[in-house]
Amino acid sequence: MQSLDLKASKNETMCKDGNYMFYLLVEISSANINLDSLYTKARLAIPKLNDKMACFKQIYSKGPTLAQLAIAWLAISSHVECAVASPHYRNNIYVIYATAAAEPESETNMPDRPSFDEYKVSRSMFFQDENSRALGSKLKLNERELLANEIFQLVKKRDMDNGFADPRKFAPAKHIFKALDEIKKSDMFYLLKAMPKGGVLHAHDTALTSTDYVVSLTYLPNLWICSSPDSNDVAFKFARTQPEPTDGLEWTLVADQRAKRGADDYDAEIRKLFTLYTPNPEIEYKDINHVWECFIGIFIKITPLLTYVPVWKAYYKQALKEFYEDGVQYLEFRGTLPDLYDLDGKIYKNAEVVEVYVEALEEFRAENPGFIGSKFVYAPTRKVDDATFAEYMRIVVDLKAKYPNFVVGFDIVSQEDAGRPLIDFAEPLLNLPNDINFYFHAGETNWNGMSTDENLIDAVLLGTKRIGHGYAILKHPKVLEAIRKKSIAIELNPISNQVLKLVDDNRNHPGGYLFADDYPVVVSSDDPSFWEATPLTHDFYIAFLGIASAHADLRTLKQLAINSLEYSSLNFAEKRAAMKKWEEKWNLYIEWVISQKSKYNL
Ligand SMILES: O=c1[nH]cnc2c1ncn2[C@@H]1O[C@H](CO)[C@@H](O)[C@H]1O
Repeated sequence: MQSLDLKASKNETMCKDGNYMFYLLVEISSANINLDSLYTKARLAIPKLNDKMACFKQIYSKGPTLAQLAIAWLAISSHVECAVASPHYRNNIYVIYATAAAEPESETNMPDRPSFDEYKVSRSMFFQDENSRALGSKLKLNERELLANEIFQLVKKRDMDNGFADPRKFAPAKHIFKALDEIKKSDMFYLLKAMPKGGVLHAHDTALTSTDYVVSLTYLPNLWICSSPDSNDVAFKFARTQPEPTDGLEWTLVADQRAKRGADDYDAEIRKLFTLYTPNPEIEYKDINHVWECFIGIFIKITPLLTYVPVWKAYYKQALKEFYEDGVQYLEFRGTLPDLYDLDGKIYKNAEVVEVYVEALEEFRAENPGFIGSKFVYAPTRKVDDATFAEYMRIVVDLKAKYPNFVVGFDIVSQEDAGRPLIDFAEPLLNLPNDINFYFHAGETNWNGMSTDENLIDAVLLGTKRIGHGYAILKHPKVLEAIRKKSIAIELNPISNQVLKLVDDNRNHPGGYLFADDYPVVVSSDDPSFWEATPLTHDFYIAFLGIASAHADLRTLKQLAINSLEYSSLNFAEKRAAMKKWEEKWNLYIEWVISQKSKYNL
């Protein structure tokens, strides 16, 4: 005989006639029916099922196992009006639909307190239910992955327990500038760095590579520098001969300055120009507008260094290399397409700039067959007038026609609170052809009910494919509903949100809720160069230890990798090929993790 075991969750709604409609999921396992225990569990699941309820009337059953179910149901349902049992979507799971008469709410009708044993049963069912909703919970790990997962769980538990005992030791709770190295030395970072993490779907053109690489670019010949006497205003330029003075200030060769000052001192100073890193970020950056001012300042300083054609190409290839070495096989990035220049005075615009990307990408792919690829979202600044925006529209249409497989869509960037909202541009955006997708930044703000968080609503109504940041999303339940229904992924950038002063301690990041209820999300890095983080591993570390639940395991990480390809702009065939390339690396990675077992005394 088979036994019935109520593992299940219950759902309950009030019907129009005031009765309750509820359903139970019932799992049939082996061995004997234990009606007593079944009855207790049913009582727990539906406190309203008490002795005053109307009698059982009817039950329908199909097939032999459902006949068993019917017998058991008799025991429970002498208190309900009507019950129907039907097979559910999974083997051995049945749903019992039932209605029960509504009870007047009165003190005498209050259900009894459960016994401690009953309480423990409800508690375990509650946890089971909650865990089954989290990001990654639908994945079933194979035997090898389960072994690897043991190592992840062990390392994670140790870090979580240490942090719980002394929060000062918990890296994800700190400012990233105080934890960069500590994270790099950790066992979890070691495991995450080697992980094939899929793709990065949110990163900006000129904030991709390591700062070391940016400093190394200043060793190239023909680079000139012009700085104000207090050295606060600095500009770079490549030129064969000395450029004309700017505002009365002379240009000097970087090589000469370096020789005069000594390379160590000079490079340390140069480095500071290209990073927000400081040991005391709380003191250095006063508020969100101030940190943004410094942040935009880096983009302004770095642009003429990178827009020299040979550097532009080399920089992008270096970015692909650093991302690939960090376990990223695909990069979908946003860019403003600044004008490029060469030593002969030629200026390269829009499509010519894209051409340099495409050449660099082809070379990189040829050298790295395991790499999936890279695509581009044209994303100029939102701080523009209508005429400039109309020009953007013409540019993106032209780029899409010329590079249909590389240019995938459109976005607008720069500080959302300080720029124009999406609604201002809705009309021209709606006139764009359908093959230009939107990947809007929206809700990168702490405000509630202002134009910036309401960008979330416009992004959804305009048909965005993904949302950049979406930091304010929890304040918009209808946006939450829409992103699930339409599979609009939220691109989370935890470190960016901390450095740019939306959140101090990433345990408070709204992504925690999105992870807990398996919303469509990906984890990205935004501008890793400017906070001296690795291309993706640091953000994965923060997301896994600081934002996801302590219960989140390898399934969560695997789901994030899968999501990053699933929600990319790769077409159907490209996605299939991409998944294959990722899976090859994933399987090797799992074996590598298992081989590290002895390191963790397992
Ligand atoms: O987090 C961000 N939100 C909005 N805009 C950004 C963010 N990070 C970088 N940029 C913008 O991207 C441009 C370079 O592609 C920069 O000008 C910067 O304003």
